[in-house]
Amino acid sequence: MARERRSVTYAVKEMFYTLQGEGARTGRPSVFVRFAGCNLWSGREQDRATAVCTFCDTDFVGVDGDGGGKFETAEALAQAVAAKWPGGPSRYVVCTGGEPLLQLDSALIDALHAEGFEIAVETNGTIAAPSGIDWICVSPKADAALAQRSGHELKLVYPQADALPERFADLAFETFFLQPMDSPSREENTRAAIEYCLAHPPWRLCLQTHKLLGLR
Ligand SMILES: C[S@@+](CC[C@H](N)C(=O)[O-])C[C@H]1O[C@@H](n2cnc3c(N)ncnc32)[C@H](O)[C@@H]1O
Ligand SMILES: Nc1nc2[nH]cc(C(=O)O)c2c(=O)[nH]1
Ligand code: SF4
Ligand SMILES: [Mg+2]
Repeated sequence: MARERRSVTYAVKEMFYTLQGEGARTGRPSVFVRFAGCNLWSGREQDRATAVCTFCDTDFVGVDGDGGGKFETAEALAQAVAAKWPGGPSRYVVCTGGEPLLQLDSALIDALHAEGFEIAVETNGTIAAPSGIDWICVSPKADAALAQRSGHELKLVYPQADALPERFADLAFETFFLQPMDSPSREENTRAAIEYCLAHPPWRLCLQTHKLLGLR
């Protein structure tokens, strides 16, 4: 008897085409896939204060966003990503969330590559990345152990009381960014990040340019 294939359902909050707003690849045309769910916060406001990650700027609950839904196969999700691309080369997909590494598996990596996409991930670093991802951005959270300790860019939201940049400076990343925490104190946080970078190269400032420009 043929072995039954495990059915994987990918839960996607939303999917959209825009410019990467953050990090070393700022400005790059990208399809964003925002996976539903995170291991560091339920996404419910009433749980925020007691969550491991308390400053999240994103709604990742459910699959009801623009372009969101449940996808029964990796191929179906990869086709939906491809349908967002305007045509032409340099196909690029950014998997984010929520926490994308709860769902991004080798079947989906293969299916996205088969559609011609270079694959980036925005992760909190608590889950080791599967092989085959082309661009890894880790954004560590103060109270969460770091499993993914290498990659292309490390992007620390700043300031976090128990996550001083020094704690991460020796990890194996190509570029180290401080991203000012978006909150009512964003301006103050930005000034503090500038001061830190000026005093501690190689740390660099990373702004959330999509917010400044009114992009998604
Ligand atoms: C919403 S998270 C999703 C990916 C993953 N869960 C993570 O935390 O990296 C995307 C990026 O936004 C950053 N971020 C979340 N809330 C933020 C805030 N209030 N200010 C600045 N950056 C924030 C995260 O640190 C991460 O780099
Ligand atoms: N334009 C744009 N750039 C981004 N870079 C990282 C994002 C994220 O939420 O992971 C994001 C996002 O939501 N929009
Ligand atoms: S780990 Fe990422 S998605 Fe999860 S709550 Fe924190 S910033 Fe939001
Ligand atoms: Mg965002």
